[in-house]
Amino acid sequence: MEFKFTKMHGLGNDFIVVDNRENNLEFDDKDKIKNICNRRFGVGADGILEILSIDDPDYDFEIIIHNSDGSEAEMCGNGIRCIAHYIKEYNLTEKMKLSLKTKAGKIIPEIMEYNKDQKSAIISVNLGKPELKNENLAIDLPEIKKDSYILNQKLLIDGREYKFNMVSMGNPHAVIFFNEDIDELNWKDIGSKIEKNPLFPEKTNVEFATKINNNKIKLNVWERGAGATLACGTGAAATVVAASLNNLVDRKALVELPGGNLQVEWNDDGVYIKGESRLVFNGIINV
Ligand SMILES: N[C@@H](CCC[C@H](N)C(=O)O)C(=O)O
Repeated sequence: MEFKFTKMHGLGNDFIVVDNRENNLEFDDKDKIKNICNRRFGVGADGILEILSIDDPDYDFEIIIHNSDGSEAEMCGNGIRCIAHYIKEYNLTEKMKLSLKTKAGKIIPEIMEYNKDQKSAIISVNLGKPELKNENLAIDLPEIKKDSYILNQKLLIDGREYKFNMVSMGNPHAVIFFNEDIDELNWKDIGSKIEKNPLFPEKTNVEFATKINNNKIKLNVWERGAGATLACGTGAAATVVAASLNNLVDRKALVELPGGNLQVEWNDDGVYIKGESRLVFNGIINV
């Protein structure tokens, strides 16, 4: 198949955005997705985002999210920021606040700033309310009731015990807090082992976080289906939720990721992330 795409990123978390409203391109072949996302043999990206039309007055568009390993994700915070920027850039609608259907439900991004010349935008996204249930966890701990928080559960990897906090932002996150410098940890190796641990039958994203102060967290993310990325929107949101429930930070905090900073605020409406998205280039690929 041959198709047009736009390469975009949110703090270095990069995506191939495809307007699939009319083309009916099929992204159901995992190997094809892996090849397109491969950084040497393909375009290179953490994932592919499809924009689809939807016949429902509640939504403007439907979004399908593919990880670079070919798996499908329910949600992607930075991806949604890129999608909102793309929709503005190519005038798919006049609206500055959008209603998008994802596998995780309705997501509402808002274009706060837009600079066509710089190919840049600041997008805020309400990711909805976090879920702190244990439905995705393959354990039945007597001390945890079905609807209770999954905070500070224990996991043993290579002889070291890790306390993780399970937070769903539509997709699963195991958030771990450290006192030491997270860059000094062998976090990519630990992350890939936790991602595939049988405790998480649907696999999980893994957050390595450390508190800088009451309003700032440093974060590295090992993403399910994509590996180490430069930023993760839902990961940053899940981390602020877990950190504030553990009384580490306030509900409004800056998350410092390898690719840049994301502002996160958890209020009664849901968890908001706000940061820059960039359009990098347009291309045509033949796969
Ligand atoms: N980078 C994303 C999350 C993408 C999906 C994730 N890998 C998963 O499988 O859940 C973000 O910005 O949220």
